[in-house]
Amino acid sequence: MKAIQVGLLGIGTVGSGTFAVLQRNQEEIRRRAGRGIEITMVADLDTARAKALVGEHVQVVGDARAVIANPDIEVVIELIGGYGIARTLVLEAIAAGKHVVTANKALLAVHGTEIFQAAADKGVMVAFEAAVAGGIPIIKALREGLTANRIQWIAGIINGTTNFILSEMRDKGLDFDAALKDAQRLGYAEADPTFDIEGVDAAHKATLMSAIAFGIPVQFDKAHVEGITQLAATDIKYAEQLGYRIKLLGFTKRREGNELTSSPAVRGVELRVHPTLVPAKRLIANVEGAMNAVVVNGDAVGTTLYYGKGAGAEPTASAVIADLVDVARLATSDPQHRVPHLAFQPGAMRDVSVLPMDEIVTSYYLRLTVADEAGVLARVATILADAGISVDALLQREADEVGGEGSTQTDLIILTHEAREGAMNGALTQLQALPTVLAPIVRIRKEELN
Ligand SMILES: NC(=O)c1ccc[n+]([C@@H]2O[C@H](COP(=O)([O-])OP(=O)(O)OC[C@H]3O[C@@H](n4cnc5c(N)ncnc54)[C@H](O)[C@@H]3O)[C@@H](O)[C@H]2O)c1
Ligand SMILES: N[C@@H](CCO)C(=O)O
Ligand code: NA
Repeated sequence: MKAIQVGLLGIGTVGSGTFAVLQRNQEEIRRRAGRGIEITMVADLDTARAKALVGEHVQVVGDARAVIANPDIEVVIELIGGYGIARTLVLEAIAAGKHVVTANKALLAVHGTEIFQAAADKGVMVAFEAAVAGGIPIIKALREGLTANRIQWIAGIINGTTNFILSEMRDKGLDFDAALKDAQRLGYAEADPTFDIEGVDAAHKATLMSAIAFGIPVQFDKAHVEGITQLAATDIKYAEQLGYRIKLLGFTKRREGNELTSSPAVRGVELRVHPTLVPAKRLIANVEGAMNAVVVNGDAVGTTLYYGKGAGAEPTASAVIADLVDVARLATSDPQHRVPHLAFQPGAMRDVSVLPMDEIVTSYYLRLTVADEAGVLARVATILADAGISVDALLQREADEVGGEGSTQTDLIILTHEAREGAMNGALTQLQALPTVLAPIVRIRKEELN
């Protein structure tokens, strides 16, 4: 069978990794795919750099549309990134009848519904393994390996940059900015690194996993997004003393009524990214550096864990090329026989909404800086009890650890059992209003991940 011709849009970190791995392993890949896979045309704004990377046998152009217009190109790899020109080019490639492989989670989390619909109408594939957890085949696992299951929840360390920063800060005592610069130098960070540190990139990926796991449309606009910029070293330390690690988790969960919710009939999906306390004994709590890990809980299989490199040139290329092999194998197949883009047949998707944050149910870590005087603890306990929130553990750090000798402040660290976020918000407002609470209360959510 004739080699499949591929056009590459954007030869930066991931693009150059893809080109290199495809060249290096071409024979092995051909044996698997049943036909050769050749990048015959590359578009990049920096044509000189692109030419230096690919050599003289590959056509290099500055205009990506020239690739889409080439009738010999059957597959377009989009590795430009962002929601702007990438969206236009992907839609134009689909309209031209090309299959698309992309690592662009931002694009799919926001415009996935439009893009997958366009692809279905045209009978082409849009493959995106590289978009979630880079080289880890998590899309494959969710869409194919776990199809027997009702998936209950997914929790993932799905941003290498922030996990790298948290690890460097804890292990090497590096400051935030130095750790971020290293992550950028190593090619992990997004073009706009605020997407990493503010949790947006993880939310893009969690949105895609949520859609695939539950058969719902992508709903990035409803995701709760919190990054690591407000995280204090004090809380990392206290969490460790209580047997927990703090990780930036992407979390999504199916919810079908719960005695803690405001309505027993509540149905929906939780979709949230925030720093999270995870028991130190869980494998995922020990995922360090730029590594990613995703825990998936299915009703039949139980809890499963997927671990590996979620960023960087060749790990991400590994996923891009796996998609190319799928496309090469399936290009001539009846579109009805392919794995649906979001794992569920388009006509079988459910219009289930992402729940507002007030309705989520989780447990909490609270840190209150309080006046060191009689009765404070009792007042705090009463407010929590009145809100229906029960305390699981309590740690009090003496004044000398907080404010030095003679200090009149103390830190109260409280772990709660599960509560509805709306109830917790009400209790926090009351606690914050107490004259004996001397600083803004820190609240970090906690997941046991059983
Ligand atoms: N870097 C990673 O580890 C990683 C991992 C997973 C997914 N991703 C995703 O992969 C995509 C690419 O990321 P990257 O890190 O390789 O980015 P990058 O900035 O290194 O590369 C982008 C390339 O696109 C080129 N480009 C920009 N506009 C263009 C245009 N209009 N036409 C043609 N070329 C254009 C740039 O010149 C650059 O060479 C993004 O969607 C990113 O989110 C990256
Ligand atoms: N910026 C992303 C790249 C991989 O998607 C990360 O740090 O994980
Ligand atoms: Na992946």
